[in-house]
Amino acid sequence: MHELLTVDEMSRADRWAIAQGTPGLTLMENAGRAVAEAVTARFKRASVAVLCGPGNNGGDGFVAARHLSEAGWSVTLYLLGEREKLTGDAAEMARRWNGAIHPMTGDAVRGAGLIIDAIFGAGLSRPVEGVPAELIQAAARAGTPVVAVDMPSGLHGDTGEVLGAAFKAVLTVTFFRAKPGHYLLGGRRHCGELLLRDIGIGEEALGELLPHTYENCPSLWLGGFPRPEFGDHKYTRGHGVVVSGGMSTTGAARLGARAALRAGAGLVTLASPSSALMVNASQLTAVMVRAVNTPDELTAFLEDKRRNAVLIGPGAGIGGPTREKVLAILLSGAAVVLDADALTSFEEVPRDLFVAIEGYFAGPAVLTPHEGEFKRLFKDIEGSKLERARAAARRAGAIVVLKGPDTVIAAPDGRAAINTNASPELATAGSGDVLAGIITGLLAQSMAPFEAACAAVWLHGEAGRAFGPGLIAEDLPEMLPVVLRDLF
Ligand SMILES: NC(=O)C1=CN([C@@H]2O[C@H](COP(=O)(O)OP(=O)(O)OC[C@H]3O[C@@H](n4cnc5c(N)ncnc54)[C@H](O)[C@@H]3O)[C@@H](O)[C@H]2O)[C@@H](O)CC1
Ligand SMILES: [K+]
Repeated sequence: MHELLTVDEMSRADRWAIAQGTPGLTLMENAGRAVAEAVTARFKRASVAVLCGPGNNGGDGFVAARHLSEAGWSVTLYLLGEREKLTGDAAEMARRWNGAIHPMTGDAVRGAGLIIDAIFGAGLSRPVEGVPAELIQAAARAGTPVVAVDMPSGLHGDTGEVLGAAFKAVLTVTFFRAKPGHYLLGGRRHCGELLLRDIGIGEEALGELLPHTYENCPSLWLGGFPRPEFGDHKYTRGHGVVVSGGMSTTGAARLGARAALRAGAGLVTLASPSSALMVNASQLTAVMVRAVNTPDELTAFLEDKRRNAVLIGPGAGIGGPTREKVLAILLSGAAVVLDADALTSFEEVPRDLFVAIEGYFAGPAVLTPHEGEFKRLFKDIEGSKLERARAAARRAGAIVVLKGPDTVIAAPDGRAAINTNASPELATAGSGDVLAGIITGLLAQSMAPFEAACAAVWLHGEAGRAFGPGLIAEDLPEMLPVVLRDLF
């Protein structure tokens, strides 16, 4: 499992390892050596400027400097602040460094072929300014490659937010587990390649910390991923329903329906207004189409409990009729995916939606807003993308998929995953409709909703990557067989 640790959890993991008998000095030695090894493995020998801060991140820097120097590299070390103020393990590692310790000034990186950034890591507590900020600018201007120890200085480990200024690293070496800030968008832009290195903290530390943030990887959900078994028939694989918009806005629902079928639902029916029946029918083959006009007709249609997962929103239209259909679906007990117009329709009355989701008869609900839709529904929720998705999931009592290049999937119980495999090609019209359809297809197969949402986001990302340039939304469902074949 790819757990992500907050800054606080990571420092508890360090303390746990120390309490279990691994000295802090050993952890620091391992961390610094891992950085030096990563550098020698990836870069041609160059003159290195090692920038050390006043805390333990700087301590790692002293160790890396020693190992690089022993390997024959030309190393110049700069310290922010006074050597006498170093304490604990960092002070000891400074004693073990035989070279000179230069005061860190604005021209510390001039002429360097490579920079090791060990100024601030997990202990960053305020915006970066003064000499470190000047060096961040100087490195960017000169285009000198930067290797960051743990986090690029200036980046917050929990939020991926840049405080003041931050190095743009080509490589970041972090320890034990990655942090949310490495993967949230701001952070990802600054980390470059991310290397995870073991420094001697036992996996059992996780049993103490019980982290609940993850990188979205198959290990998180593969165990619950539905696979057809011998003896299955189409009804045992679930029946997805996608609510179509009117005559001129039917394409989005068809994309969702196709994706739900490709994701493995046994049957998928498009619930279409009569006026759009011909348009839909003429373009569908494996997906079925039925005339369903009003909220009451939708209720009647969903009385057949085999129709167990419903998608509404793509092309649905904004307003009262869509709201009423959403409420009808929630009363039916089917699992529901609410996307696009189904979310915006509740802009003025979000409480009505959340109350209905919490309703006695309601099945699991997955909300798939992009940033704009999110703001309409959760106006007052602020913080990092991770914090916002989590808060929204708790408020709505639903799985929230907050979409973007760093899509976050959050559950009301606090679990959250950050997705890391999205390709920029996914930013294309209809891509979100396909994602909502994949979730629907997995829910129809009774996959648990958090896992279904995570799996769908990952499959969607892989499908985009597998297709590559020139991608349009129609290609995504057709890539699913390739992606699924690789997965199994
Ligand atoms: N035992 C441990 O805790 C281990 C820690 N390790 C390293 O230690 C790091 C965390 O060490 P620390 O908790 O000492 O924190 P840092 O070394 O990241 O930074 C803390 C120091 O920086 C100062 N500071 C923070 N933000 C500042 C700003 N914007 N401007 C000026 N000064 C600022 C603080 O006052 C403090 O002196 C990790 O990132 C990792 O690199 C590793 O050595 C592994 C073992
Ligand atoms: K750093």
